[in-house]
Amino acid sequence: MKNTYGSALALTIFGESHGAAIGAVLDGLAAGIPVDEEFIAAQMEKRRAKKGGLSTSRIEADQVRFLSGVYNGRTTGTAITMVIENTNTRSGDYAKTLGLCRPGHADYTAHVKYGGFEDFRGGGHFSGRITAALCAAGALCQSMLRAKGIRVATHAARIAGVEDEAFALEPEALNAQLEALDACTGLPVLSEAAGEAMQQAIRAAASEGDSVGGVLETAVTGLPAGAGEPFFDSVESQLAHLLFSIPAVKGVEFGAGFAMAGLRGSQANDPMTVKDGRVITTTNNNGGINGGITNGMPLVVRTAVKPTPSIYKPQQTVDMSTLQPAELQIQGRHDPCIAHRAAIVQTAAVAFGLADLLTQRWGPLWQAEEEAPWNTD
Ligand SMILES: Cc1cc2nc3c(=O)[nH]c(=O)nc-3n(C[C@H](O)[C@H](O)[C@H](O)COP(=O)(O)O)c2cc1C
Ligand SMILES: C=C(O[C@@H]1CC(C(=O)O)=C[C@@H](OP(=O)(O)O)[C@H]1O)C(=O)O
Repeated sequence: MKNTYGSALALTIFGESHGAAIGAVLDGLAAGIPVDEEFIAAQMEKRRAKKGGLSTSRIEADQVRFLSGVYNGRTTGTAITMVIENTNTRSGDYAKTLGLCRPGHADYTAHVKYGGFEDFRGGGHFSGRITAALCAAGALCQSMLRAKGIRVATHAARIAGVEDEAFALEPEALNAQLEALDACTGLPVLSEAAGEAMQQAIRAAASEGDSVGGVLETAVTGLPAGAGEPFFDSVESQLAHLLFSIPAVKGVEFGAGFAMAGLRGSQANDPMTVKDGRVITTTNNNGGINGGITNGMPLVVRTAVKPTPSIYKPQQTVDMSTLQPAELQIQGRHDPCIAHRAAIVQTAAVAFGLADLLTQRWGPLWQAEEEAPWNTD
């Protein structure tokens, strides 16, 4: 029983894939923050399934309805409830394979934990569908951060072995890349050629009844130095907690991440210098974080997203009604790749996590103020 996360802010996620609706309750935002519904809708559109063979054929409108906490286009300071209806469910697909656990999905573990009372239709509460709610809440946080000069965006750094162009080290060039990703309505990549090759690889796997995975990389610019708490609420702890909550994320690394283990200190340390009166580093192997606290350099975090578990090749499983090995042939509608759809979910998770940390550090008033306190103190 744990569907709420956050310290200064609290985000609750609710709903099941085939229930009436899914949604989020976001609490702890100050009064008076502009709620840009157009921006939120644009972020929802990035995750939404579309025709074309790159996503599930369960097409939903994914329209966000605000039930509370917003009046005349601004936050009221009370809990914000956002609801997204489920309108295109096809539960019969799941009735056909009832009791047959999908390998790699949460069917078995949900059954063990909830003793058969879980809503198994469409993966229930374990469905990637629930990430639409996270997207809505994260988009609200993202627009709040943007108003303070903090930009967050994610690209598919790799899908099915195809690599995208790398993020730039130089902040201005990186900012331009983040802006391009924000405006991007197709596959979230920096290189068009890489995007084409990724699409081909996704379709090739799908045509064989299979799926592919990828690596998602997020960068954040404009973050002040000094956000993050020591030890348990370090920036890495907070963001890893949120990123591992996204279904199908199996790895998280910051900056040079696992590659740091193979470097010498002389290669891994980021040399420090001063530019325009500000301490900066000339490399960013630490991904903008030292001692769990932001150092003012761009924050860089990557996740490993596994290939979609529901594939159309016959698979070996267990029939929970007989407790005998059985063969599973999945019938429903599934994503041949999760990574490209989850990119905006990752942006949302990071935006919420940072909004929470900044509120812990500077109190809630920065959210609605014109001038951010970190620019004036
Ligand atoms: C945006 C998104 C879409 C997803 N689509 C599917 C899907 O179509 N079919 C599927 O089996 N899993 C899909 N998943 C992944 C499962 O929800 C996930 O693998 C499952 O809940 C088990 O969790 P775990 O992989 O973290 O262990 C999706 C995940 C996300 C984030
Ligand atoms: C509905 C979405 O994706 C779903 C994620 C999902 C899963 O197991 O995660 C399984 C499928 O659900 P269903 O069998 O009901 O079609 C996907 O379509 C969505 O992302 O909006």
